[in-house]
Amino acid sequence: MIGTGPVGQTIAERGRSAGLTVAAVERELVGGECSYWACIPSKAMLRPVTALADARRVGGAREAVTGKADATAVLARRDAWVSGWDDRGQALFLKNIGADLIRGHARLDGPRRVSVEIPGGSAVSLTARHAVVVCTGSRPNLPDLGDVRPWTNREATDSHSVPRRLAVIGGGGVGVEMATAWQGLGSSVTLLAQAEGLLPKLEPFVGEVIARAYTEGGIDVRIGVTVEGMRRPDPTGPVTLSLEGGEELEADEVLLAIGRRPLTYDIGLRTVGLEPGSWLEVDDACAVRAVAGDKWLYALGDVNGRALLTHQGKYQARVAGAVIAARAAGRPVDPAPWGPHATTADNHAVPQVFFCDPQVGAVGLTADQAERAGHRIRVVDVDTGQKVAGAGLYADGYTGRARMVVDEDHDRLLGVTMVGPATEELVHSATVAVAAQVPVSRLWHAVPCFPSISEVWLRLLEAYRDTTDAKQGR
Ligand SMILES: Cc1cc2nc3c(=O)[nH]c(=O)nc-3n(C[C@H](O)[C@H](O)[C@H](O)COP(=O)(O)OP(=O)(O)OC[C@H]3O[C@@H](n4cnc5c(N)ncnc54)[C@H](O)[C@@H]3O)c2cc1C
Ligand SMILES: NC(=O)c1ccc[n+]([C@@H]2O[C@H](COP(=O)([O-])OP(=O)(O)OC[C@H]3O[C@@H](n4cnc5c(N)ncnc54)[C@H](O)[C@@H]3O)[C@@H](O)[C@H]2O)c1
Repeated sequence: MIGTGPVGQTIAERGRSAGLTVAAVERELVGGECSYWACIPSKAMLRPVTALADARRVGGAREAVTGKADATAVLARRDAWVSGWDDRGQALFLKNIGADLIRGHARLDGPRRVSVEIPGGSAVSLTARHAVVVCTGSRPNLPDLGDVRPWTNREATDSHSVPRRLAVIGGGGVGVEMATAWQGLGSSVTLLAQAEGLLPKLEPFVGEVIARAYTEGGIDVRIGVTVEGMRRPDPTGPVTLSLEGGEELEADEVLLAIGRRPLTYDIGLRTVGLEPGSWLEVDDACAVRAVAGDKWLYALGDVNGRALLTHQGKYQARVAGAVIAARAAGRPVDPAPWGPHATTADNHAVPQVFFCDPQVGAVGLTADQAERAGHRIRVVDVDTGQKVAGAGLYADGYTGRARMVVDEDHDRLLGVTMVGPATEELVHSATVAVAAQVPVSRLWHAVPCFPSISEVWLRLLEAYRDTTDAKQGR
């Protein structure tokens, strides 16, 4: 297998547990982008910032919070979470499960073959009896900007100094999370997003709530602004952004967070008839569709473009591991949806949490996506701060909202979205409801504890019942 990020490590473990021999090739750090420049360091930076913000929202605690986050201490905590960018611990994990770690750059070299360029000039050739699994992840979408040297997710998560002024371009997950983190650490942040707003893949109210909260909290949020150019004439000086309409914006650093590209441009795809640089499209067993005949090439995690999320890639690895083990043992593969050999949740129940302030959690389809997919739906919304006692107890003046999208023909949920402080731990309840296709009538029997924020579920069900009664004239 190629790439030992969280997804590669999971498939290595699954392969070993099935008794297969596993060679794991890594060209950089075992643990991948997620461990060193994405999920882990970003959350290590965000948690102290949101903890402080939470305390400030509670009378009695607020009075005890007299200072700002200690950026040096926060970044030291972040450094500890990434083990100082030292991967020996994760390499030991591979050793302990009995996988062979080969350090070098891997490329496909025809069907079932992989050649590894070892630093120092030697090479290793590998031939897979059962499967080659590509888990090479993604890289930032980064146009050539010459001397501007913008931050990518790497600098945004490994920097040891806090820029006085940070411009963030892109209102997706990286942009909104890093805006919260760096503003909390003392930067003056300007967040520039296109007309579609913040977190545009989610329900529209999410971006509106976040934009309002950010603006009130001092982040300069500019929606519908196009950056036409950037320059940094003095390599040690600030960067100037030219905005559409002629305005200029000066910042000490600029973070470019405008999406990702698959890391497939130099992995030998041509040797198996595939296009370098393309996303590796897979079926629900995670086998690469374009490879004809025997299923021997699999692609998991970011590189297949299905859902650029660690947990979803690891899910794919658990399923593909079962598929590869079955095929290796000559057992049948069961392609039935929701069975052991199909990544059905990729299509219906992908959960995600953005750990910004306020947090966002969502699973399944938005109302718009559900309608476009042809479902007959009903949408119910709840103002969490107004309707849920537990929310008010959690934070004075709690601001948040929740939505559930109900499939009217099948009495089940297609999607749930929540925004507001502390929603990150609520998302899994929604994921269980959506993935298990729990009938709405049965959800009434899943009683949320009083007075927790979970009672938002009760309010959603009541709102659904009330609109049902109104429809039926009761
Ligand atoms: C700032 C940021 C924050 C994020 N936060 C979250 C979050 O909170 N939760 C979440 O679920 N997702 C989050 N994500 C997304 C998450 O990081 C990715 O979905 C995840 O890293 C994908 O895992 P992967 O194993 O597919 O790839 P990666 O983690 O990118 O690992 C791929 C590995 O393959 C190696 N590799 C590549 N090419 C080769 C080659 N030719 N030979 C050998 N090795 C190779 C790389 O060196 C790397 O180690 C975040 C992303 C960013 C950018
Ligand atoms: N907590 C989490 O789970 C988490 C956090 C961060 C990132 N991620 C994942 O990492 C991936 C990458 O995140 P991302 O934020 O880089 O990508 P993204 O695709 O989520 O967002 C990119 C944003 O940039 C905007 N954009 C594109 N071109 C632009 C341009 N020229 N100028 C201004 N804006 C432009 C897009 O409209 C979009 O809103 C995402 O798919 C996300 O799932 C997950």
